[in-house]
Amino acid sequence: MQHIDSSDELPIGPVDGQASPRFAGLTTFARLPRRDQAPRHDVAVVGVPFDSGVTFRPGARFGPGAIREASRLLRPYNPAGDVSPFASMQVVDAGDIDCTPFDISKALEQIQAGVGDLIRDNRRVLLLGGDHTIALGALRAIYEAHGPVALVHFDAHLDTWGPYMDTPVTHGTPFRNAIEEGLLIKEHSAHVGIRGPLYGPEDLADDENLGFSIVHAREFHTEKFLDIMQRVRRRVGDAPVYISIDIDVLDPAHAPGTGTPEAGGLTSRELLELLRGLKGINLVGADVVEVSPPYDHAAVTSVAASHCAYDLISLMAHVHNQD
Ligand SMILES: N=C(N)NCCCC(=O)O
Ligand SMILES: [Zn+2]
Ligand SMILES: [Zn+2]
Repeated sequence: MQHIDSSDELPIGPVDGQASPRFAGLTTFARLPRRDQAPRHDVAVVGVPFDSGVTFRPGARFGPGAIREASRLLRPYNPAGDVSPFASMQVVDAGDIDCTPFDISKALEQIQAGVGDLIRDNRRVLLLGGDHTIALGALRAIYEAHGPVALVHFDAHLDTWGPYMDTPVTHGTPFRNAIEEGLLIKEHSAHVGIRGPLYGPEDLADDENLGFSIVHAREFHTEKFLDIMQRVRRRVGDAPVYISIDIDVLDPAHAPGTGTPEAGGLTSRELLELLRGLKGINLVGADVVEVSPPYDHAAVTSVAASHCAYDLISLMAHVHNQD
């Protein structure tokens, strides 16, 4: 049982695993308090169980539940960044945003409104997807609060394609939509981990014309890891940043439970280290998307996603502690 004293100034942390076994109790992200159990929040983790934008395998609507379940094992201290992310700021689980599975535009409005509510007064948000379409709803809300932001987009896919079967917004289009709507600072935005077959060479040319830079997955073989890390860090500079992690940036060996898997991807160690290399950036929001539990095995993918989420919150703690 969580004992909550609203007069307490200190953040309410996760349920203590010494007092209540980590596999017991109702599931919130990292066993954190629900939003209604804390007097305030600095960071809200929120599920977005939407997967009506997928072009191949479905199932990401079950992602938030699986990531929360995997996150029970997270411990309070992150040695990689020497930070206890739940100790210096109030992190809460805000539950799921109710969004219709039957209408993509309407779902995006619901996501934008839900995220907008959570980030009022400079609060930060972490979305658990859901397919990649949801990033557009989040970016619309982030734009309302901060103006255009830098995007660091980890993905096998560009997600800057045009309409699919005359539908302009799907999980293959969110960052084209975001650029066209003026939500991103192009010169500070990058894709990382891109690989796999495309529809044609024009996909890359179109992406470049939209203004993105790319770290291709194969460069992890030919370039020094630290150089790649610095390249990404330099690209974002001092801009407010949104990080979007499509779990399919990982090799299918590290993330089998996803809808559009591509061979030749990053290891989970590489991805986590890249995140840690961004320590100090002004991270205003983030998402982890495309976890599809029906295709997962032994929670491999949801464990990886829960650790990405934990390192994203750790990045938020670094900047929160400087504020
Ligand atoms: N955002 C993700 N995961 N996938 C987009 C793939 C779109 C396509 O295969 O055309
Ligand atoms: Zn992808
Ligand atoms: Zn994607």
